Amino acid sequence: MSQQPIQNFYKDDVAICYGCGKHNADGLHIKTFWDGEIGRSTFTPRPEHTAFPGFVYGGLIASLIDCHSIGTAIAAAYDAAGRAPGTDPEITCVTGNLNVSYLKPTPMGVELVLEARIKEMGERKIVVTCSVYAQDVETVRAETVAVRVPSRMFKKEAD
Ligand SMILES: CCCCCCCCCC(=O)SCCNC(=O)CCNC(=O)[C@H](O)C(C)(C)COP(=O)(O)OP(=O)(O)OC[C@H]1O[C@@H](n2cnc3c(N)ncnc32)[C@H](O)[C@@H]1OP(=O)(O)O
Repeated sequence: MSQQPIQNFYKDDVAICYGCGKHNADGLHIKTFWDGEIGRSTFTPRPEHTAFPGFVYGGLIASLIDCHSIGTAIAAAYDAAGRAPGTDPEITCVTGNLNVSYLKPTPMGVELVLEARIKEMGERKIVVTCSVYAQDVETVRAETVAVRVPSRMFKKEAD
């Protein structure tokens, strides 16, 4: 298991994503730990993340899956290239498609565990599956298409 989340290696000038940017003070600060096979993340929803009494808002869960799956894709792509995360040339991805199945209501008040795996590693397209567990019960399952893009896409001056 990597000691540092992949998000620590995102360049400072672009690390402002609401979901996973370390420089977004109001963000969720989602962290992805990649062990070469599985990307793992944990998150404990706060009271404002409620959908209906006692259960987590699905949009929040989609956000967790989104950034964790993109983080898993980026970490796995560095691995596939035989390079350490954060080395140049930088590997960056955006979400092309996010498909979420809510299998059961997800309870508030417990830590959620996310496990993501690479289903397909292409030159540009990386397909990631992700399950969300609450107290060992899988409540949500998703598939994300991450698309590799040039890192200049994240910088305003590239417009
Ligand atoms: C280091 C910093 C990292 C920060 C991480 C932040 C994570 C945040 C996660 C997000 O929320 S990102 C924000 C939400 N996403 C976007 O705003 C993306 C908007 N869409 C686009 O910019 C373009 O449509 C996109 C880059 C996704 C694709 O455009 P391209 O013209 O580059 O794609 P192209 O047609 O060349 O297709 C490349 C591959 O991706 C596949 N693909 C492209 N768009 C797809 C799509 N929408 N759904 C499924 N697959 C898609 C396509 O089939 C193809 O697969 P193959 O290589 O296998 O042939």
